Amino acid sequence: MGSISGDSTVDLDGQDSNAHEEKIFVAVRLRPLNERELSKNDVSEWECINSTTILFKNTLQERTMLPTAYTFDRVFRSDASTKQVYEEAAKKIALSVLSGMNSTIFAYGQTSSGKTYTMSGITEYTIADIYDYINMHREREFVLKFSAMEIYNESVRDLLVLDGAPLRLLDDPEVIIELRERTVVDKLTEVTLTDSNHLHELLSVCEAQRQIGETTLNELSSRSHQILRLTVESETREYVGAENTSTLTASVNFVDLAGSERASQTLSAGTRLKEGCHINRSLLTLGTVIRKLSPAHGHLEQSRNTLLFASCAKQVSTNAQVNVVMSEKALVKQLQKELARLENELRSLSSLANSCGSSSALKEKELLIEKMDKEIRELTHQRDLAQSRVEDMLRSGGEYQASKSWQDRRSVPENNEEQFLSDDTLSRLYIDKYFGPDPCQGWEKIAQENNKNFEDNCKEVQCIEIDFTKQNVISSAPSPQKGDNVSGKSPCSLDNDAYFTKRETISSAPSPQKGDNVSEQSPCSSDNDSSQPSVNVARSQSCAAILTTLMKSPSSEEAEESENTSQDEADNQEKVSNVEKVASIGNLCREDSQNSDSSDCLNDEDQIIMTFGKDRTNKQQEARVKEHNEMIEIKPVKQIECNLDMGDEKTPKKPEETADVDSDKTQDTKQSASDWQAEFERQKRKIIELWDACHIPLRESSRPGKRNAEQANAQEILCKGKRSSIREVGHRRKVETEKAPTMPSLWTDTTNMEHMNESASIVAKLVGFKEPGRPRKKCSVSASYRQQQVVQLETQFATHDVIRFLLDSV
Ligand SMILES: Nc1ncnc2c1ncn2[C@@H]1O[C@H](COP(=O)(O)OP(=O)(O)OP(=O)(O)O)[C@@H](O)[C@H]1O
Repeated sequence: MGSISGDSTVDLDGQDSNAHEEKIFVAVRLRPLNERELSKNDVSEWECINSTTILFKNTLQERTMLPTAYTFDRVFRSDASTKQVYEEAAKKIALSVLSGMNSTIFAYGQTSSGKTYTMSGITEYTIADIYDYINMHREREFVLKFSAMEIYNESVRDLLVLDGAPLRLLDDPEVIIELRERTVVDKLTEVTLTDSNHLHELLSVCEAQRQIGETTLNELSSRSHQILRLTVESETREYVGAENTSTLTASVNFVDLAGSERASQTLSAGTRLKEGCHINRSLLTLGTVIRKLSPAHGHLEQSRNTLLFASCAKQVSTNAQVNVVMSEKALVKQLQKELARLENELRSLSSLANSCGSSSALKEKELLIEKMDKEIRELTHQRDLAQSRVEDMLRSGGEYQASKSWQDRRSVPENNEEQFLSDDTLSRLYIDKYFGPDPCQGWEKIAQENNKNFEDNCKEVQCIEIDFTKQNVISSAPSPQKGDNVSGKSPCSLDNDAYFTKRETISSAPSPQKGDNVSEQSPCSSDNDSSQPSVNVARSQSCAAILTTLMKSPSSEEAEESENTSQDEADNQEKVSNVEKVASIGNLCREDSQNSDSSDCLNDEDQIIMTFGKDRTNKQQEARVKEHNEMIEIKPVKQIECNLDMGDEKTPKKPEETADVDSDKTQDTKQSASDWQAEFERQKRKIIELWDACHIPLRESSRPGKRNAEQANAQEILCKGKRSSIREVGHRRKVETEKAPTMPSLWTDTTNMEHMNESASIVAKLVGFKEPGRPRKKCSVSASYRQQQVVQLETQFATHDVIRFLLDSV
């Protein structure tokens, strides 16, 4: 017989504070020989030599290797009563149920060894003792429940139900938790006992219900394993219904195993044999379990097997705990506490998971940030590169735009250039369109480009017609047509001597149409119109007419054909000589230099046409024009020079009168040569004044006008550039020569020609201008520096031209 239980105290938390490991209590009881055995003169081979040891007598002198003495927790001789067995081996364990500890008392042994006999006695004593305990502990309220089942042929049956169907074994975790049992027999009847008698009645039912069969060894052999369960619930009566009260709940199981048997011994067959098989199989399994749980053999052999089983069971350790069943309120509280604990664990797990997740996310973000940083660096690099390109483009674009803007205004197709030179209307439109209403700007631009070819230009007969105007009359005033001038209305076209002596008055008043201009409008009248407040500057109509007309002049062609080469060369030399002379002394060819009216006209500031240069013959003039045209073809605009025609526009002459007039003019020109110098000086002063009046930046004076902000700004920049350039040049010269005089004031008095000439000379020297009739002086500064300064100064076209003009006139 074995029992499993434990002693402990109980706390409300359901935790057995005194739970401890213990072994299965194993006791051995010897049954006395029954009548049948006594009849056969069987003898007992076992002898309890003390309360714990049983000895194999081995009267048969069997040679066996099995041990001869067994020691258990308790051994009972055959004369020991069931009461003694109960008291000494089972009571303590059985009554542990009262203290809330589960316990099981089971009997293991061969058939007819007295298991049922003993277990029945122990159950009765236990019940009795329990009720005695209940009766002794009135302070507590006890509830006893009883259930009974058997395992017959591997089927579970409810012994409290008549002819009940086999029951199922449940291992549902929820049910297990709810019932606090490891294995639940489904629908097993559990009867709450009212008293001990009630239990006894039930025990009677169970005995009646149990499968009992007759065998050769036992008339009332139990053919099943019987399990009687008595559950005891108890709580202190005083706290019944209270929140924190608890209930002790425990069960004590009384297991009467079917006895192992040998079929040869029991001579069983049929059902008994089958039952025996199931019994042996189950017991074998139990034995295996015991052996597994422990580190641990007819009649003799079976007894040995039982002892061996017991020995093994003896070594099985158990850990009994008190089962505490709390009240609902206490259970709720405990469950709440448990829930809080689980929630904390869940939060911990969530936090850990989040931590892991956060770590992963952080890593991803770091990678993303790193990638973005790389992209930013690349984009920054690209941006800087693009910015640099944009700046370069802007710089070049600004230059391009400036030049393009200027070119757009300035550039005219070459054929247009010819038209410009030959078509007065186009020329005016050209000036108006490309030079703008501000004559300074247009003139400055022309001069700027002209400066680039300054040296060459000095040798060329250049023509520019300047129309100073404040009212932009030119642009609006219809101009004589090209054909009119070519056809003979231009005095220049017919004037062999005064190649550039054609002076044509351009009035701000509506100009007559071709023919009219020549035949009806008197330049003098226009020139004398002092009411005209404007000073018009425009490309010379006459000059353009001359250039184009001469190329097509039949007279010139005939003259060219009639001259031989030598004569041409001579004429050319003479031409060059004349040009140089003109360039050097600034002779003014004036169509009507002898005409006092023209002088009067020259005094008029309204319109002035200036002409430099002089040819004396048609051939020379023609060659000159040809040369000039070639020059213009190459540098059509750049070579435009100031051609100041001081003469008045006479009333247009008829073609037939032209030859005579030309002849007279030539003679007159020769005769008035002596007066040129004086006239030139006067005109020069006038021009200077006009420049100054037109705010051509001879000096830093302001002139009210209609310049827009852009023009004013440009003008200011140019003036600053001029000052800085002059200062820079002066400074460099001073540094390099250490002998440079103090820079005098320049361009401060436009009425003082001596001062103006001096200013021009100084600036010319500074920038290395070629003086008339001399090769360009070599500067003491480096070529690059000089070039730089020249370029800077040359951008100051107005000053540039003044210098050139003055130098040319010196
Ligand atoms: N200690 C004992 N003193 C007097 N008689 C006993 C004792 N033990 C058993 N007996 C008697 O022995 C016979 C068999 O007993 P029991 O039925 O209890 O054996 P068993 O182990 O349960 O057998 P089975 O396994 O076949 O059910 C019964 O008649 C019983 O009265």
